Amino acid sequence: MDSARSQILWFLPLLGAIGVLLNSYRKKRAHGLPYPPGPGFLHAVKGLATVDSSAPWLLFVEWRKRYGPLVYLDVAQPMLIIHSEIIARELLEKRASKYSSRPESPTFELYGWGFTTALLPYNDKWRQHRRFYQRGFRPDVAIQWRPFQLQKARTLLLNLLNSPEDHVEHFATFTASTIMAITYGYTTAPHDDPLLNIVNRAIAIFVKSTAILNVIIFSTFTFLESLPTWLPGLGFYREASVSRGLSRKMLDAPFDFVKKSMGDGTAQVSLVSEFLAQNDEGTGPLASEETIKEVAASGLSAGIETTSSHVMVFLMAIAMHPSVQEQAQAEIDSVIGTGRLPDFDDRPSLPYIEAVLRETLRWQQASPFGAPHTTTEDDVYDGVFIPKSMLTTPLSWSTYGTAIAHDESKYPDPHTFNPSRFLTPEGKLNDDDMHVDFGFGRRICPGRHVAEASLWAAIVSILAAFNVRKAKDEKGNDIEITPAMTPGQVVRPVPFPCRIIPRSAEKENLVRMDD
Ligand code: HEM
Repeated sequence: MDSARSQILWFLPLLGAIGVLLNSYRKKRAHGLPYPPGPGFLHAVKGLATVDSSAPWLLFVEWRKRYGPLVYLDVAQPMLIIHSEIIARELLEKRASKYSSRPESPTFELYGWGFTTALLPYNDKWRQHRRFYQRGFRPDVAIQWRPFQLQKARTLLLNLLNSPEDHVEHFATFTASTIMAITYGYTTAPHDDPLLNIVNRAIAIFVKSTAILNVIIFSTFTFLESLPTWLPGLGFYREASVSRGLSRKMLDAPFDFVKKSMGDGTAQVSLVSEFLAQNDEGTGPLASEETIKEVAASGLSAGIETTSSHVMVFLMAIAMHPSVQEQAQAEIDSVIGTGRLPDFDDRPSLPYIEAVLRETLRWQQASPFGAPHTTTEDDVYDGVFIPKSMLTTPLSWSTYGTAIAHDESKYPDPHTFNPSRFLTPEGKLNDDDMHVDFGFGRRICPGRHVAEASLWAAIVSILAAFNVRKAKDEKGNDIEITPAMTPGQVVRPVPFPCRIIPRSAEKENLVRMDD
């Protein structure tokens, strides 16, 4: 983000000239209809150049207050920020045939990530990827991954019992080991796993390279690519070469593990082993090995950070709200008793736990900017002109309660963690399943059923076995937690101190017995 900012500052005068030219060109193309309201070019560039990188969405929220729920931003690559669920559904879902592509930034190829589903334009390759997810992750098929999810959740409990202070690492291990098991049938080592190290390093560079400002800047000012790398601000090319090597390894190494284990008869059932078997038997859609590698690595990279971020959000929420914890534990104890740990068969009988899961998805998002879609045709909405190739992004989070998941009219007192907002007065779940957290229309997250099940397994297991409390200072007073998220495109809670204590000796035994 900082390097993106230094680049934009350096090129500011040039951008000004280009922007003025492009603006006047576009105005002539608007067929007499106005563009949606928004800041002018120079105002927008100045805003982006000086944005608070720890909370860049605050700038968009400021613009929303001034311009309304659809904000048009014209920094050469036109962008529409959607602050309303109704408008997001109208455009991204009902008019999905026009709004389902992605920005085609040279940054992605440059960093070796051009293969990944989330960044593919709306084309045949993307459709092929989505068919594979449909085969592996649709609700009736995703059930087969539950034993992995439950097993990893139980390992998480044991890790929390043994070293509660390392909970951030344990949550990362939980999500990564679950997805590695589902995708490749691979069991990760407790520490320093060689395959996971490759994946984590590749993702870390990728997340940095696709920060929203980088995407806007490099997809707009493509000439930046052809400038010499010794110019100030262009050192990112060296990083790009490292990234390309890592992403290639991420595609090949876990896939080779599956092929080898299939060859010697030790393979576990997994997404990749099933796709390869279907290829051999001719029972599934035939795909090249490269496509299977791409689908597998795309799911992995999209699912690890987002899921573990939400487990951290859950922990932060219950550490701050003991009454939520008590109500959730009372439900678990009354439904399943205290002599065993919960499993997926209990899920339909635990509505309050389901409400805690939904509130966790709503309260703080892993991806407050959502993921940008681009238009493939001109469109007109509510009297304004929306041109082809416009970047549209549904903003899901804001401090002022104006964005989608914090819309005060739908979620009163939106910054309070209150699972009961998802329950009817009779204690039944209402029909708001918080799927907005997983995006919209044809690009909606294909891993959402897997993600929800992993989160459910972690949440219910932690609540059944542990009390989570605020940490104490040296005088024995509670250390208050102020919710804060890290900067970036995929965000997570800033680490906070807390205590994770077994609820009883009986619970501790249950966790150890499961080992
Ligand atoms: C709590 C966890 C997760 C959250 C909050 C989340 C959220 C999202 C969001 C917001 C999008 C963009 C949707 C759009 O463009 O409208 C997305 C896309 C995607 N997600 Fe997830 N996700 C999660 C977990 C997962 C998991 C576990 C997987 C796979 C195992 C996965 C795979 C993907 C893929 C492949 C895409 C790209 C879809 C496309 O562009 O067509 N995600 N996710």
